[in-house]
Amino acid sequence: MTTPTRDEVLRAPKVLLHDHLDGGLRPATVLELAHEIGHDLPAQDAEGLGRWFRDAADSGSLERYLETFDHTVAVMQTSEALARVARECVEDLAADGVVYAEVRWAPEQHLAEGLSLDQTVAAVQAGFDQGQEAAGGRIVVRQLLTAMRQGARSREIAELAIAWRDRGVAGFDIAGAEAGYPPTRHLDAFEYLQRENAHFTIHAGEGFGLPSIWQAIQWCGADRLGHGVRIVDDIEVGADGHARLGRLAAYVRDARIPLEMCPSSNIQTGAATSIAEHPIGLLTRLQFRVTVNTDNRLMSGTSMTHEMSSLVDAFGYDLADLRWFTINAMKSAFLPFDERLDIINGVIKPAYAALAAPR
Ligand SMILES: O=c1[nH]cnc2c1ncn2[C@@H]1O[C@H](CO)[C@@H](O)[C@H]1O
Ligand SMILES: [Zn+2]
Repeated sequence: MTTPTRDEVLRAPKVLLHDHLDGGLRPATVLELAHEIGHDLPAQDAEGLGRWFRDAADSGSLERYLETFDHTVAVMQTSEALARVARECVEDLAADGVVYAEVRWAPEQHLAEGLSLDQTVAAVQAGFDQGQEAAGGRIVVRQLLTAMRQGARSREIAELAIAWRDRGVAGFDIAGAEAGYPPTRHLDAFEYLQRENAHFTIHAGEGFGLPSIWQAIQWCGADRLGHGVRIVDDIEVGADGHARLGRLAAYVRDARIPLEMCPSSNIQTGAATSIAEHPIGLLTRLQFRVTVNTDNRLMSGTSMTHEMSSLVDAFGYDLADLRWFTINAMKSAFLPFDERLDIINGVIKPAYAALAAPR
Protein backbone atom coordinates (compact mmCIF):
# COMPACT_ATOMS: atom_id res chain seq x y z
CA MET A 1 0.00 0.00 0.00
CA THR A 2 1.07 3.59 -0.56
CA THR A 3 2.37 6.14 1.93
CA PRO A 4 -0.68 8.15 2.96
CA THR A 5 -0.85 11.92 2.75
CA ARG A 6 -1.99 13.83 5.83
CA ASP A 7 -5.39 14.29 4.22
CA GLU A 8 -5.69 10.54 3.70
CA VAL A 9 -4.75 9.94 7.34
CA LEU A 10 -7.47 12.41 8.32
CA ARG A 11 -10.04 10.61 6.17
CA ALA A 12 -9.01 7.11 7.28
CA PRO A 13 -11.20 5.73 10.09
CA LYS A 14 -9.35 5.75 13.40
CA VAL A 15 -9.96 4.10 16.75
CA LEU A 16 -8.93 5.76 20.00
CA LEU A 17 -8.70 3.81 23.25
CA HIS A 18 -6.68 6.19 25.41
CA ASP A 19 -7.84 9.80 25.59
CA HIS A 20 -8.49 11.84 28.74
CA LEU A 21 -11.61 14.00 28.79
CA ASP A 22 -9.89 16.54 31.05
CA GLY A 23 -6.83 16.52 28.77
CA GLY A 24 -8.72 17.31 25.58
CA LEU A 25 -10.55 20.59 26.13
CA ARG A 26 -10.48 23.31 23.49
CA PRO A 27 -8.40 26.24 24.78
CA ALA A 28 -11.28 28.61 23.97
CA THR A 29 -13.61 26.52 26.12
CA VAL A 30 -11.18 26.55 29.05
CA LEU A 31 -11.12 30.36 28.76
CA GLU A 32 -14.90 30.70 28.65
CA LEU A 33 -15.56 28.32 31.51
CA ALA A 34 -12.81 29.90 33.63
CA HIS A 35 -14.27 33.33 33.00
CA GLU A 36 -17.72 32.17 34.17
CA ILE A 37 -16.39 30.98 37.54
CA GLY A 38 -13.58 33.50 38.03
CA HIS A 39 -10.78 30.96 37.79
CA ASP A 40 -7.36 32.49 37.07
CA LEU A 41 -5.51 31.15 34.04
CA PRO A 42 -1.87 31.56 32.98
CA ALA A 43 -2.87 33.08 29.59
CA GLN A 44 -5.75 35.23 28.40
CA ASP A 45 -6.27 34.19 24.77
CA ALA A 46 -6.90 30.81 23.18
CA GLU A 47 -3.65 30.65 21.25
CA GLY A 48 -1.53 31.66 24.23
CA LEU A 49 -3.34 29.25 26.50
CA GLY A 50 -2.91 26.35 24.08
CA ARG A 51 0.80 27.14 23.95
CA TRP A 52 1.01 27.38 27.74
CA PHE A 53 -0.48 23.89 28.15
CA ARG A 54 1.93 22.40 25.62
CA ASP A 55 4.96 24.13 27.13
CA ALA A 56 4.06 23.39 30.74
CA ALA A 57 3.36 19.74 29.89
CA ASP A 58 6.72 19.54 28.12
CA SER A 59 8.38 19.10 31.49
CA GLY A 60 10.18 15.77 31.18
CA SER A 61 8.42 14.38 34.24
CA LEU A 62 5.00 12.78 34.61
CA GLU A 63 4.40 14.50 37.94
CA ARG A 64 4.93 17.99 36.48
CA TYR A 65 3.02 17.13 33.34
CA LEU A 66 0.05 16.25 35.55
CA GLU A 67 0.09 19.66 37.29
CA THR A 68 -1.39 21.23 34.16
CA PHE A 69 -4.64 19.35 34.81
CA ASP A 70 -5.35 21.64 37.79
CA HIS A 71 -6.71 24.20 35.33
CA THR A 72 -8.88 21.88 33.27
CA VAL A 73 -10.30 20.05 36.27
CA ALA A 74 -11.07 23.39 37.93
CA VAL A 75 -13.40 24.43 35.11
CA MET A 76 -15.21 21.06 34.98
CA GLN A 77 -17.12 21.16 38.27
CA THR A 78 -20.73 21.58 37.15
CA SER A 79 -23.06 19.37 35.12
CA GLU A 80 -23.24 22.02 32.40
CA ALA A 81 -19.47 22.31 32.09
CA LEU A 82 -18.95 18.53 32.08
CA ALA A 83 -21.65 18.02 29.45
CA ARG A 84 -20.25 20.78 27.26
CA VAL A 85 -16.70 19.45 27.42
CA ALA A 86 -17.98 15.94 26.68
CA ARG A 87 -20.05 17.09 23.70
CA GLU A 88 -17.16 19.10 22.24
CA CYS A 89 -14.86 16.12 22.72
CA VAL A 90 -17.11 13.97 20.51
CA GLU A 91 -17.34 16.75 17.92
CA ASP A 92 -13.57 17.12 17.79
CA LEU A 93 -12.92 13.38 17.56
CA ALA A 94 -15.54 12.95 14.82
CA ALA A 95 -13.98 15.82 12.84
CA ASP A 96 -10.63 14.03 13.20
CA GLY A 97 -12.02 10.87 11.59
CA VAL A 98 -12.28 8.85 14.79
CA VAL A 99 -15.04 6.24 14.44
CA TYR A 100 -14.79 4.68 17.89
CA ALA A 101 -13.38 6.18 21.09
CA GLU A 102 -13.12 5.30 24.77
CA VAL A 103 -12.65 8.52 26.71
CA ARG A 104 -11.51 8.39 30.33
CA TRP A 105 -11.76 10.81 33.23
CA ALA A 106 -11.83 10.67 37.00
CA PRO A 107 -15.26 11.37 38.57
CA GLU A 108 -13.67 11.86 42.02
CA GLN A 109 -11.99 15.04 40.74
CA HIS A 110 -15.28 16.72 39.83
CA LEU A 111 -17.04 16.94 43.20
CA ALA A 112 -15.72 20.33 44.38
CA GLU A 113 -18.97 22.20 43.68
CA GLY A 114 -21.22 19.61 45.25
CA LEU A 115 -21.99 17.15 42.44
CA SER A 116 -22.37 13.51 43.42
CA LEU A 117 -20.31 10.84 41.64
CA ASP A 118 -23.46 9.66 39.89
CA GLN A 119 -24.31 13.18 38.70
CA THR A 120 -20.87 13.64 37.16
CA VAL A 121 -21.21 10.45 35.10
CA ALA A 122 -24.72 11.43 34.03
CA ALA A 123 -23.49 14.84 32.87
CA VAL A 124 -20.65 13.40 30.80
CA GLN A 125 -22.99 10.82 29.30
CA ALA A 126 -25.49 13.55 28.34
CA GLY A 127 -22.69 15.35 26.49
CA PHE A 128 -21.54 12.17 24.76
CA ASP A 129 -25.12 11.37 23.72
CA GLN A 130 -25.57 14.85 22.23
CA GLY A 131 -22.28 14.68 20.40
CA GLN A 132 -22.95 11.24 18.97
CA GLU A 133 -26.41 12.24 17.86
CA ALA A 134 -25.12 15.36 16.14
CA ALA A 135 -22.49 13.24 14.36
CA GLY A 136 -25.30 11.14 12.90
CA GLY A 137 -23.78 7.74 13.59
CA ARG A 138 -20.27 8.55 12.37
CA ILE A 139 -18.75 7.93 15.79
CA VAL A 140 -19.40 5.68 18.79
CA VAL A 141 -18.03 6.88 22.14
CA ARG A 142 -17.88 5.15 25.52
CA GLN A 143 -16.68 6.34 28.93
CA LEU A 144 -13.94 4.74 30.96
CA LEU A 145 -14.09 5.73 34.62
CA THR A 146 -10.68 6.42 36.11
CA ALA A 147 -9.72 6.25 39.77
CA MET A 148 -6.72 8.30 40.88
CA ARG A 149 -3.90 6.07 42.07
CA GLN A 150 -2.85 8.41 44.88
CA GLY A 151 -6.48 8.52 46.08
CA ALA A 152 -8.47 5.99 48.07
CA ARG A 153 -11.71 5.76 46.13
CA SER A 154 -10.93 3.10 43.55
CA ARG A 155 -13.44 0.55 44.90
CA GLU A 156 -16.17 3.17 44.85
CA ILE A 157 -15.30 4.24 41.30
CA ALA A 158 -15.24 0.60 40.20
CA GLU A 159 -18.76 0.21 41.62
CA LEU A 160 -19.80 3.35 39.76
CA ALA A 161 -18.48 1.85 36.51
CA ILE A 162 -20.55 -1.28 37.12
CA ALA A 163 -23.65 0.77 37.91
CA TRP A 164 -23.26 2.54 34.56
CA ARG A 165 -22.01 -0.42 32.50
CA ASP A 166 -25.07 -0.63 30.23
CA ARG A 167 -25.52 3.12 30.00
CA GLY A 168 -22.34 4.28 28.30
CA VAL A 169 -19.48 3.21 30.58
CA ALA A 170 -17.33 0.47 29.02
CA GLY A 171 -14.66 0.04 31.66
CA PHE A 172 -12.33 1.29 34.37
CA ASP A 173 -8.77 2.64 34.67
CA ILE A 174 -6.35 4.03 37.20
CA ALA A 175 -4.19 7.09 36.45
CA GLY A 176 -2.02 9.68 38.16
CA ALA A 177 1.57 9.57 39.37
CA GLU A 178 2.94 6.06 38.90
CA ALA A 179 6.17 5.97 40.93
CA GLY A 180 5.26 5.28 44.57
CA TYR A 181 1.67 4.34 43.73
CA PRO A 182 1.74 0.73 42.54
CA PRO A 183 -1.47 -0.67 41.05
CA THR A 184 -1.66 -3.31 43.80
CA ARG A 185 -2.79 -0.51 46.16
CA HIS A 186 -6.11 -0.88 44.35
CA LEU A 187 -6.33 -4.68 44.25
CA ASP A 188 -9.70 -4.60 45.93
CA ALA A 189 -11.18 -2.62 43.03
CA PHE A 190 -9.66 -4.90 40.41
CA GLU A 191 -10.80 -8.08 42.14
CA TYR A 192 -14.30 -6.67 42.40
CA LEU A 193 -14.32 -5.86 38.66
CA GLN A 194 -13.08 -9.34 37.77
CA ARG A 195 -15.88 -10.92 39.82
CA GLU A 196 -18.28 -8.66 37.89
CA ASN A 197 -16.88 -9.82 34.52
CA ALA A 198 -15.90 -6.22 33.77
CA HIS A 199 -13.05 -4.73 31.76
CA PHE A 200 -10.24 -2.49 32.89
CA THR A 201 -6.98 -0.98 31.77
CA ILE A 202 -4.17 0.33 33.96
CA HIS A 203 -1.69 3.14 33.30
CA ALA A 204 1.58 1.22 33.69
CA GLY A 205 5.10 1.35 32.33
CA GLU A 206 5.03 5.10 31.71
CA GLY A 207 6.46 6.93 34.75
CA PHE A 208 7.81 3.68 36.19
CA GLY A 209 9.12 0.45 34.70
CA LEU A 210 8.70 -3.30 34.55
CA PRO A 211 7.51 -3.94 38.13
CA SER A 212 4.54 -1.71 37.46
CA ILE A 213 3.64 -3.55 34.25
CA TRP A 214 4.13 -6.92 35.96
CA GLN A 215 1.81 -5.96 38.81
CA ALA A 216 -0.81 -4.54 36.47
CA ILE A 217 -1.01 -7.78 34.53
CA GLN A 218 -0.12 -10.55 36.96
CA TRP A 219 -1.56 -9.17 40.19
CA CYS A 220 -4.37 -6.93 39.03
CA GLY A 221 -5.45 -8.73 35.84
CA ALA A 222 -5.49 -5.71 33.52
CA ASP A 223 -7.04 -6.35 30.10
CA ARG A 224 -4.87 -3.64 28.52
CA LEU A 225 -1.87 -1.48 29.43
CA GLY A 226 -2.06 2.30 29.39
CA HIS A 227 1.21 3.20 27.64
CA GLY A 228 3.26 0.12 28.58
CA VAL A 229 6.23 1.65 26.71
CA ARG A 230 8.75 0.50 29.28
CA ILE A 231 8.09 -3.12 28.30
CA VAL A 232 11.11 -2.53 26.02
CA ASP A 233 13.28 -2.74 29.18
CA ASP A 234 12.58 -6.48 28.95
CA ILE A 235 13.67 -6.75 25.31
CA GLU A 236 17.27 -7.03 24.16
CA VAL A 237 18.08 -6.20 20.57
CA GLY A 238 21.36 -7.57 19.22
CA ALA A 239 23.63 -5.84 16.71
CA ASP A 240 22.04 -7.94 13.94
CA GLY A 241 18.58 -6.63 14.87
CA HIS A 242 17.50 -9.92 16.43
CA ALA A 243 15.31 -9.34 19.52
CA ARG A 244 15.33 -11.48 22.66
CA LEU A 245 12.26 -11.14 24.84
CA GLY A 246 12.33 -11.61 28.60
CA ARG A 247 9.53 -13.53 30.32
CA LEU A 248 7.29 -10.52 30.91
CA ALA A 249 7.66 -9.10 27.40
CA ALA A 250 7.02 -12.57 25.96
CA TYR A 251 3.90 -12.91 28.12
CA VAL A 252 2.56 -9.55 26.98
CA ARG A 253 3.12 -10.42 23.34
CA ASP A 254 1.92 -14.03 23.57
CA ALA A 255 -1.26 -13.06 25.40
CA ARG A 256 -1.87 -10.29 22.85
CA ILE A 257 -2.20 -7.73 25.65
CA PRO A 258 -3.02 -4.41 23.98
CA LEU A 259 -0.56 -1.57 24.46
CA GLU A 260 -2.24 1.84 24.42
CA MET A 261 0.73 3.77 23.08
CA CYS A 262 0.77 7.58 23.14
CA PRO A 263 3.95 8.76 21.39
CA SER A 264 3.70 12.56 21.79
CA SER A 265 2.71 12.33 25.45
CA ASN A 266 5.66 10.03 26.18
CA ILE A 267 8.10 12.58 24.82
CA GLN A 268 6.67 15.26 27.10
CA THR A 269 6.86 13.10 30.22
CA GLY A 270 10.32 11.79 29.38
CA ALA A 271 9.23 8.18 28.77
CA ALA A 272 10.69 8.46 25.23
CA THR A 273 13.17 10.80 23.58
CA SER A 274 11.64 11.36 20.13
CA ILE A 275 9.04 9.90 17.80
CA ALA A 276 11.74 8.27 15.67
CA GLU A 277 13.27 6.63 18.75
CA HIS A 278 9.94 5.77 20.34
CA PRO A 279 9.65 2.06 21.27
CA ILE A 280 6.49 1.86 19.18
CA GLY A 281 8.75 1.21 16.18
CA LEU A 282 10.36 -1.87 17.75
CA LEU A 283 7.13 -3.12 19.32
CA THR A 284 5.32 -2.82 15.99
CA ARG A 285 8.11 -4.69 14.23
CA LEU A 286 7.85 -7.43 16.86
CA GLN A 287 4.07 -7.53 16.38
CA PHE A 288 3.00 -6.72 19.88
CA ARG A 289 -0.64 -5.67 19.90
CA VAL A 290 0.16 -1.99 19.44
CA THR A 291 -2.49 0.72 19.32
CA VAL A 292 -1.96 4.44 18.67
CA ASN A 293 -3.52 7.03 20.96
CA THR A 294 -3.57 10.73 21.84
CA ASP A 295 -3.57 10.64 25.69
CA ASN A 296 -4.12 14.40 26.12
CA ARG A 297 -4.92 16.36 22.99
CA LEU A 298 -4.70 19.73 24.76
CA MET A 299 -1.41 19.13 26.59
CA SER A 300 0.25 17.62 23.52
CA GLY A 301 -1.46 19.81 20.92
CA THR A 302 -2.30 16.61 19.10
CA SER A 303 -5.01 14.56 17.42
CA MET A 304 -5.23 11.02 16.07
CA THR A 305 -4.42 12.36 12.61
CA HIS A 306 -1.35 14.08 14.03
CA GLU A 307 -0.12 11.02 15.97
CA MET A 308 -0.53 8.76 12.97
CA SER A 309 1.02 11.25 10.56
CA SER A 310 4.04 11.60 12.85
CA LEU A 311 4.47 7.82 12.76
CA VAL A 312 4.15 7.82 8.97
CA ASP A 313 6.90 10.46 8.81
CA ALA A 314 9.20 8.79 11.34
CA PHE A 315 8.82 5.13 10.35
CA GLY A 316 7.49 5.27 6.79
CA TYR A 317 4.30 3.45 7.71
CA ASP A 318 1.80 2.96 4.91
CA LEU A 319 -1.97 2.60 4.89
CA ALA A 320 -1.68 -1.12 5.65
CA ASP A 321 0.21 -0.28 8.84
CA LEU A 322 -2.36 2.33 9.87
CA ARG A 323 -5.10 -0.17 9.18
CA TRP A 324 -3.27 -2.70 11.36
CA PHE A 325 -3.08 -0.22 14.29
CA THR A 326 -6.74 0.61 13.81
CA ILE A 327 -7.95 -2.99 13.70
CA ASN A 328 -5.70 -3.82 16.68
CA ALA A 329 -7.43 -1.04 18.60
CA MET A 330 -10.93 -2.08 17.58
CA LYS A 331 -10.21 -5.70 18.52
CA SER A 332 -9.04 -4.45 21.93
CA ALA A 333 -12.01 -2.19 22.64
CA PHE A 334 -14.20 -2.79 25.69
CA LEU A 335 -17.25 -3.08 23.46
CA PRO A 336 -19.17 -6.34 22.95
CA PHE A 337 -17.58 -8.60 20.33
CA ASP A 338 -20.41 -8.33 17.80
CA GLU A 339 -20.30 -4.53 17.94
CA ARG A 340 -16.53 -4.57 17.44
CA LEU A 341 -16.91 -6.83 14.41
CA ASP A 342 -19.58 -4.56 12.93
CA ILE A 343 -17.19 -1.60 13.07
CA ILE A 344 -14.24 -3.59 11.70
CA ASN A 345 -16.17 -5.15 8.81
CA GLY A 346 -18.73 -2.42 8.19
CA VAL A 347 -16.61 0.70 8.64
CA ILE A 348 -12.84 0.21 8.91
CA LYS A 349 -12.12 -2.38 6.21
CA PRO A 350 -14.30 -0.81 3.47
CA ALA A 351 -12.90 2.68 4.13
CA TYR A 352 -9.27 1.51 3.98
CA ALA A 353 -10.05 -0.47 0.81
CA ALA A 354 -11.46 2.69 -0.78
CA LEU A 355 -8.42 4.72 0.30
CA ALA A 356 -6.05 2.12 -1.12
CA ALA A 357 -7.84 1.94 -4.46
CA PRO A 358 -5.87 3.51 -7.35
CA ARG A 359 -6.21 7.30 -7.35
O1 LIG B 1 -0.40 9.96 30.84
C1 LIG B 1 -0.93 9.99 31.96
N1 LIG B 1 -0.45 9.22 32.96
C2 LIG B 1 -1.00 9.18 34.19
N2 LIG B 1 -2.05 9.93 34.52
C3 LIG B 1 -2.57 10.73 33.57
C4 LIG B 1 -2.05 10.81 32.28
N3 LIG B 1 -2.76 11.71 31.60
C5 LIG B 1 -3.70 12.17 32.42
N4 LIG B 1 -3.60 11.60 33.63
C6 LIG B 1 -4.40 11.85 34.83
O2 LIG B 1 -5.68 11.25 34.66
C7 LIG B 1 -6.65 12.09 35.23
C8 LIG B 1 -8.02 11.72 34.76
O3 LIG B 1 -8.19 11.89 33.38
C9 LIG B 1 -6.15 13.47 34.88
O4 LIG B 1 -6.72 14.47 35.70
C10 LIG B 1 -4.66 13.33 35.09
O5 LIG B 1 -4.32 13.60 36.44
ZN1 LIG C 1 -3.22 8.56 30.03
